[in-house]
Amino acid sequence: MLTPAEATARVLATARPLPSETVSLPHASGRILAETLTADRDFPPFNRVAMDGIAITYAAWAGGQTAFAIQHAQYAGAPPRPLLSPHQAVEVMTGAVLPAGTDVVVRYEDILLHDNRATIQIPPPVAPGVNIHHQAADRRVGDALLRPGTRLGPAELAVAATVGAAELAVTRPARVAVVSTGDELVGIHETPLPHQIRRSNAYALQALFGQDGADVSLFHLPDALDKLRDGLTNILGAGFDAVVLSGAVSKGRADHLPGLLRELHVEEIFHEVQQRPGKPLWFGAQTGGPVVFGLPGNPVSTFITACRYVRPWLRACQQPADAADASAAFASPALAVLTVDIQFKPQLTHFVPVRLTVDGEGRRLATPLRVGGSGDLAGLVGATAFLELPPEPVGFAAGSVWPTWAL
Ligand SMILES: Nc1nc2c(c(=O)[nH]1)N[C@H]1C(S)=C(S)[C@@H](COP(=O)(O)OP(=O)(O)OC[C@H]3O[C@@H](n4cnc5c(N)ncnc54)[C@H](O)[C@@H]3O)O[C@H]1N2
Ligand code: MOO
Repeated sequence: MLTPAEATARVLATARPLPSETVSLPHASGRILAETLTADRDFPPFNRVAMDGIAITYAAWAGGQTAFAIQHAQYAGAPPRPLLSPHQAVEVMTGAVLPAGTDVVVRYEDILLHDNRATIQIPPPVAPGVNIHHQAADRRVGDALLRPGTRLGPAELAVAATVGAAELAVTRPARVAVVSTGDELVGIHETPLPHQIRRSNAYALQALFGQDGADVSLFHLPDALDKLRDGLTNILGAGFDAVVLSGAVSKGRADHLPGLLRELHVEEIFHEVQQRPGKPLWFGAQTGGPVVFGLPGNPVSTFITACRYVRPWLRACQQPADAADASAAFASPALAVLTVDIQFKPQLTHFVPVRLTVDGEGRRLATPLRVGGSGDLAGLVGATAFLELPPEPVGFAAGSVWPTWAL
C-alpha cells in the first residue's frame, strides 16, 4: 500500500497543463495567467506630483527664499507647462505631471496663500525630491510584471489594467465530473425515507473544486451494475479532464467501481493508501480519456481526499507549461503547532481536521475539531485546515509542530 507522499507523486505524474484561452479582463478574476505581462511604460510614467501644493525650485528655497509668486496651476490630466522663473511657483495637484524646472513640492498645509503668492511656513528639507513620485521609481518599461502561473487576484488585475491588457491569456478551467453513487442517496429537494439520506458529498466537492476555478458538472448514479456501467461509460466519453466519484470503492457487495473501471479501460494506478480517513482511495487514468479519482464515500474521507489529492492535481493542470515554478503552488504544506495531545494507534498517516489560529507571538496554532469519525460531516464545520500526522509515533504531544493543508 502506498504512503500519501507516494500516492501524491503518482497523481501529479498524470497532470498535464491545460490549454490556454483568452478572456476579457473582468472575467479573468481568480484565473491562472498563461502569458507574461510587461510594463508598457515606466511606473509611474512621468514625475508625478504626490501631494497637492506648490512646486518650486529647491535651490531657491534652500538659498533662503520663502515667498513665491504663483505662475500657473497644473492639474492632473493637463499637458505639463514648465516653470519659467526659478523664483516663482506652480500650484500643483496630486497626479499632475511635475512642471519642468521644479524639483520639490510643498503641501498646501505648509504654506500660506495670499494674493497669488505662497509663503512657505516650514524649513527646507535636506534634499530636493520631496512629495514627488519619480518616473520609473517602481518599475521600468519592459520589466516583467506578471509571469505565467500567477493567480489573478485583485492586485494582479489592477496591474493588467494599467498596462492595457484588456484581454488576457489564462489556462482553461479543468472540466470535472463529480459523480455520487449509492441507492441510499436522494436529491437535496427530496424528503428521504427512513433508510435514505440526502447526497451531500457532491456539493462539497463542487464547492471545493470551484474554489480552484474548475468547471464542475454533477451526476448521480445508482448502485445497480448495469446502470452504473451505462452511466459511467457516458461520463467517461464526455470530454472531462477528471471524473471524481464518491463512494463504492471499498469492500462491500455494492462497491462495484474498481472492477467496473477496469472493465471500462480505466487503468488502475493505485487502490488504497496508508491513511485514515480515506484508506480505500482509488486512482486511475483512461488512455486518451480522463483521470478518475474514486474517493471513499464517508463524507469526511471524501472531503479530505479531495483536498489532499484532487485539488493539487487540478492546480498542477491549471499551471501553464512555461510557469516559472509550477510546483510551488501546491507542493509544501505549512507547519502549525498542535494545541492538544493526540493518540493514534494504527500504523497509518492520520489526517485531523483543525481550526487554525495565530497566537500573540505569531505562531500558527492547530486546534483539532471534535469529529466523531469519517461519517461525521457536521464535525467538519469550521475546519480551516487538516493536519497530516505520520504513522509513527502513537502519541502526538501538544506543542509539537506538524504539516497542515489549508482548506
Ligand atoms: N470491510 C470493510 N469495510 C469498509 C472498509 C474496509 O476497509 N473494509 N473501509 C471503510 C472506509 S475507511 C470507508 S471510507 C468506507 C468507504 O466506502 P465506499 O467508498 O465504498 O463508500 P460507500 O460504502 O458507498 O459509502 C460510505 C458511506 O458514505 C455515505 N455516502 C456515500 N456517498 C455519499 C454522498 N454523496 N453524500 C453523503 N453521504 C454519502 C454512504 O451512505 C455510506 O454511509 O468504507 C468502509 N467500509
Ligand atoms: O476513509 Mo474511511 O474512515 O478511513 O471512513
